[in-house]
Amino acid sequence: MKVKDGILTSKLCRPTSFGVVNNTWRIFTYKELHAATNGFSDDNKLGEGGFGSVYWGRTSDGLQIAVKKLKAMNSKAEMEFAVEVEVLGRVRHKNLLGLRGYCVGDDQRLIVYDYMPNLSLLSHLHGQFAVDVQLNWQRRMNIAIGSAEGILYLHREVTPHIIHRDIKASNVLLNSEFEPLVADFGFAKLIPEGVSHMTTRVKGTLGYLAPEYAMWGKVSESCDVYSFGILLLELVTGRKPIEKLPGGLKRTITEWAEPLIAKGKLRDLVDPKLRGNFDENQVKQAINVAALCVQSEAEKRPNMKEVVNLLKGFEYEEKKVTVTRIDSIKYDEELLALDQLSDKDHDDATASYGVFSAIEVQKMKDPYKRMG
Ligand SMILES: Nc1ncnc2c1ncn2[C@@H]1O[C@H](COP(=O)(O)OP(=O)(O)OP(=O)(O)O)[C@@H](O)[C@H]1O
Repeated sequence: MKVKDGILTSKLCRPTSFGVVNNTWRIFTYKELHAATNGFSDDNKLGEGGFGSVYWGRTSDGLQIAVKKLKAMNSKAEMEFAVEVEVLGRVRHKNLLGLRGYCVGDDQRLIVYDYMPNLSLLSHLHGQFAVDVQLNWQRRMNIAIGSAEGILYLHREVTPHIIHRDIKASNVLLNSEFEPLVADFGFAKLIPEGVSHMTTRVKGTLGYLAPEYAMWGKVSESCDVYSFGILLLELVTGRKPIEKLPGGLKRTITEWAEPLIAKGKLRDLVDPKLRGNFDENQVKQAINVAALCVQSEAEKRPNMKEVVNLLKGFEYEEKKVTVTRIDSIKYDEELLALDQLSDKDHDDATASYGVFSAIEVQKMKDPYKRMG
């Protein structure tokens, strides 16, 4: 795609069979967006990212929009704009934030999206809405499953496949029903058919980067799986991917979680803001999935299809509620007993522990050793 004489030229941006979201995107004029956002006033500012600011606005026909205004045009910003519009033109999924329109002026590039009234997941976990605790356990798991489905669509259902490369809490937006929509495709990478991985310059956000990508720029679908694993840990624990400790030290969420997971202290892992209101079996499953996703060795991580299936196992668990309740009493007793054990004994005890199936234990023991 090229930006030529102020006109964006791309076959893919026409309404093709891929379907530009709802087929209702259009080109906006700068004047229109200026008016809709009250002159890009600071009062309308929703947030700021690496490439520019996002403003709330209302069009003359009453539609609430979010306008991303790229700051100073340079080749990087131009590339981000081109990639984002190109990718948005290909995707259509209930859990992906599609394109409402764009504007290309002489020295302005703006992208228009639907406004998401509950803003980003980041604002609910660590930002201005964190104290309200609107994200109960059910919503958190719904956000995890929806986001995973959006990523799975990118990996499997679009041709060529798309790797998002910047899965993180600020890029998961929430609509009025708290349904998640994965956003921000500026770093996305299109993967030609038959190619399993590529080597590129590293883009993304610290704390969410898969080791092979951060160190060697090796990008594959598995990098999104890793970032999703971090996001899942964040959803369960309410902690940031990297936290600052006194004395300037930093600790990653995996460093913090690993010993608790290894000792089976699942209750200690869950966000205290939930005040104990969560389903233990779902927590166990979510932590299990997260631990699989954040394994250092990319080949050992599940793909997004497996992640979605594992997370959806929740619904199945719910149907067995009477059985699992009995199990969870046993589970508490086991946890207490496990607390008393040495690390070596703990491993043996976990292997014979009744709540987890042998396969689960097998899956779970391996990632614990390699996490972080
Ligand atoms: N469609 C939208 N509806 C509501 N709020 C939005 C929308 N799009 C973006 N925002 C808000 O604007 C903020 C900035 O978004 P942006 O994508 O520019 O940056 P970021 O994801 O925070 O950072 P980065 O540049 O590192 O990706 C988001 O965190 C979100 O709170």
